[in-house]
Amino acid sequence: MIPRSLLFGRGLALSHAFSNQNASTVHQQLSMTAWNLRSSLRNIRTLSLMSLWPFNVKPRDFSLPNASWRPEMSKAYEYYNALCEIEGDEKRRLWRKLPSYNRVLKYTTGGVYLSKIIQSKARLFTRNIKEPGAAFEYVVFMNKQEKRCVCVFQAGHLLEGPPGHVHGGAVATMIDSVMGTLAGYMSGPVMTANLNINYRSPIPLGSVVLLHSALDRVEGRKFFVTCRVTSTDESKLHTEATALFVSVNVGHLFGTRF
Ligand SMILES: CCCCCCCC/C=C\CCCCCCCC(=O)SCCNC(=O)CCNC(=O)[C@H](O)C(C)(C)COP(=O)(O)OP(=O)(O)OC[C@H]1O[C@@H](n2cnc3c(N)ncnc32)[C@H](O)[C@@H]1OP(=O)(O)O
Repeated sequence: MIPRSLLFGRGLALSHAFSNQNASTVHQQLSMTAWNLRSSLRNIRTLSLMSLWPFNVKPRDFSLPNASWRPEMSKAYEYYNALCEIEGDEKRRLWRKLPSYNRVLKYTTGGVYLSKIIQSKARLFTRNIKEPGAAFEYVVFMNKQEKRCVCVFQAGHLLEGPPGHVHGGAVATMIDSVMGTLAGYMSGPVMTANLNINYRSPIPLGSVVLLHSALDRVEGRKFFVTCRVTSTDESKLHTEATALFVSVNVGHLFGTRF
């Protein structure tokens, strides 16, 4: 059993910040929460170096092949995965398959544990449906040197908008997520400030498409990103988007600044 005081430094436990309180108490608690989060992360980082620390467990990667994947999805996965496995120096490898967790928190050190104590029922929008293949099946391959990534996306039956086709909001969700992943990978935590989408041709429900995202330019904290959604053979353009992501510190996410 890890002593509570060790995890939370001093003062309030993180989970207290999410109970119902009046406004001034909430503000006070959020400030304490940010301080405590920083302090907890420091403690967890120190503790994770100890061999007996039980919270180093790797979270589940939701972007590994499963039985719901259509042959087209598997083929595109295998194509990009092969690029990741090109022999040679790890640092010179252009492509990398990113793991995909059901909470962004899980990318941080001790994230599996943090995920249990911070809004434990919260789940990443795109990873919150249990039945494989029913909604968002996707995997992201990152090319850091070329500042771009490709996502292979299979749109399940729960994503219907117009009959037989994918809902525009589901397409926007994937575009935002993939562009956000790219900007976040290049810079650390970001939030979407602006997102523009042109829907050129509808995406059939159940089909597999590619999202090609690229970092266009960086101006201070501002990351300008583009995205194109195409058929897997790239002959058909489904959607085009541009977005602005602004880098933020962890305090921004908790309503206060460090
Ligand atoms: C080994 C693996 C590693 C993997 C790593 C990757 C992990 C990925 C994992 C999982 C993927 C999941 C990815 C999900 C992604 C989804 C992202 C979302 O959906 S975020 C939710 C929706 N967005 C909001 O709710 C924001 C709400 N807005 C705000 O919070 C603020 O307005 C914010 C942060 C955007 C900016 O606020 P300020 O106070 O920090 O900064 P100010 O000064 O206002 O703006 C900074 C600059 O940006 C411009 N700016 C701000 N908003 C703009 C706008 N809408 N249009 C144009 N310019 C704007 C400003 O003019 C300013 O520019 P000047 O520095 O003066 O040049």
